[in-house]
Amino acid sequence: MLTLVTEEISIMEIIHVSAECYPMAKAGGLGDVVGALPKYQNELGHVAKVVMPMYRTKFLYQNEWELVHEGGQALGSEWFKYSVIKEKTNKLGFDLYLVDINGKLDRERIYGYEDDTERFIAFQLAVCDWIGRWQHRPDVIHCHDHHTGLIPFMARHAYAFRYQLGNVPTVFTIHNGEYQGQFGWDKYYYLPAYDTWNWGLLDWNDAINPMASAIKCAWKVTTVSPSYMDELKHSANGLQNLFEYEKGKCQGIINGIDTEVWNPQTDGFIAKNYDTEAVTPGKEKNKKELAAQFGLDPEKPLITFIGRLVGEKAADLLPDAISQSIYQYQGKANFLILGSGEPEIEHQLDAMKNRFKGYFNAYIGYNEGLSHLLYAGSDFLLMPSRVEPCGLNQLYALRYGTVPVVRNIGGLKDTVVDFGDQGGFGIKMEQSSVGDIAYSVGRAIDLYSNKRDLYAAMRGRMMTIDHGWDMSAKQYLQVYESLQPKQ
Ligand SMILES: Nc1ncnc2c1ncn2[C@@H]1O[C@H](COP(=O)(O)OP(=O)(O)O[C@H]2O[C@H](CO)[C@@H](O)[C@H](O)[C@H]2O)[C@@H](O)[C@H]1O
Repeated sequence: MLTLVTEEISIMEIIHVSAECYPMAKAGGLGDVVGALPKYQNELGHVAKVVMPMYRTKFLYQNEWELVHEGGQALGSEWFKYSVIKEKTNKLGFDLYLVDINGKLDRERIYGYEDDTERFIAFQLAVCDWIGRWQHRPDVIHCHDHHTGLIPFMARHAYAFRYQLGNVPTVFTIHNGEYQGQFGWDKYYYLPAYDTWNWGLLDWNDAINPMASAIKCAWKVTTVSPSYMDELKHSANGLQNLFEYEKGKCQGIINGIDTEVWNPQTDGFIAKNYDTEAVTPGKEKNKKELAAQFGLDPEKPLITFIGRLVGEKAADLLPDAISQSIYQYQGKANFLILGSGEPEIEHQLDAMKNRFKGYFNAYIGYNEGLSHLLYAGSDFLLMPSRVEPCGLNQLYALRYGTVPVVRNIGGLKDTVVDFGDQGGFGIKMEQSSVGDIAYSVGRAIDLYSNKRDLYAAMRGRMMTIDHGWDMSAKQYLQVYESLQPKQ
């Protein structure tokens, strides 16, 4: 055990296990969180590290690595070799370890392959084997989302790991309960041997469900906002009863944002840097840049959407809601979308580009730099999500002086106050519906065109709200501390 007891704090060693970590690999908010939280935990005096798969991304080739371990594991009847490499310079503010497994993890993309189940089981086997061979034990293994959801079970119950890892506390954080990684029992042989009477710890509805297993087996379960934690007891893609049953070990901790990466004063991706004093000219310049790139009118309010084009984000409602808003408000606002996802939604948005030339445009794809420019150059950011565990976009929007237009749900409920309420700074809608979105667009246009003073005051206020990681990083540390053996 590496725990060193100083006068004030007992230093903990935390190993985060995740499929994503910015800037090595990011598909969404999970990458942002795992790329930031460990840095802040280190700043608080602890030793936080990240281990993730070695995809073939730009970051891999642009940095220097050293080999720290080589090993092997059985995945069913297949024996695979793995190696673990570590980034040499600690440039991210934490040690980043990558697990390489030839034929499984050596791919360009993170997800979306037919053999994702096998890929991530192999990754989890390698991680357990590697950590189990350390000279000491970490104080916590912190797993993120279903790709790492079998680790709490494996650590405690697999013959191969339980003697080394059975007493190491595991924390499981749910960034998105919709995706659970379930697969059929016909693939049971990929898992390491365990006492078969424990099969129920893997099962949910006659399938092996990594997310359900993690909720059952992790020592503590967290999700990324208190409201989402409550909602999961009623709506969790089939796991509601499990959340109700396990509520005693569940806790909601709101995400923070990396204020070094997301800072309009220093952001290298945007056309002009600005602070609260220079917000109006700063945002105008960034909006002009966007308007020029996308053929829009910089005089009109710019309403944008950034994110995965999936039902959970209510992206399927965007084509109708935007068309209706353009007609209903006689083209008084411009719309811009950055996202990728379901082909049908991508296709519809693409088709709208010509129909609403000068009023609407879309960039279908993933573009990190452009997302920063959108946060900086937009006046409003739309998030009509059906489900939103925390949401980071609205927090970035606030920091860049962009008014969030959000559904009153999950983390959006916890972080945005409607401008109609005392001290408010956003626009909230109750339902994910075309009507609610169009109505909220109307409120946004009215605020922008007729309530300029209020709009300016809101902007100043929201940019100074502290959504940094300090508070939340401390809450996670309290969780870990509560799991340590009593001295
Ligand atoms: N096409 C694109 N181009 C560039 N950047 C893009 C992009 N599409 C998305 N992004 C970026 O990806 C991130 C999305 O983060 P969110 O937290 O809003 O959603 P996500 O659903 O991925 O995360 C899940 O996990 C996070 C983290 O816990 C929770 O906040 C959230 O509610 C939950 O659904 C932001 O940084 C955004 O800018």
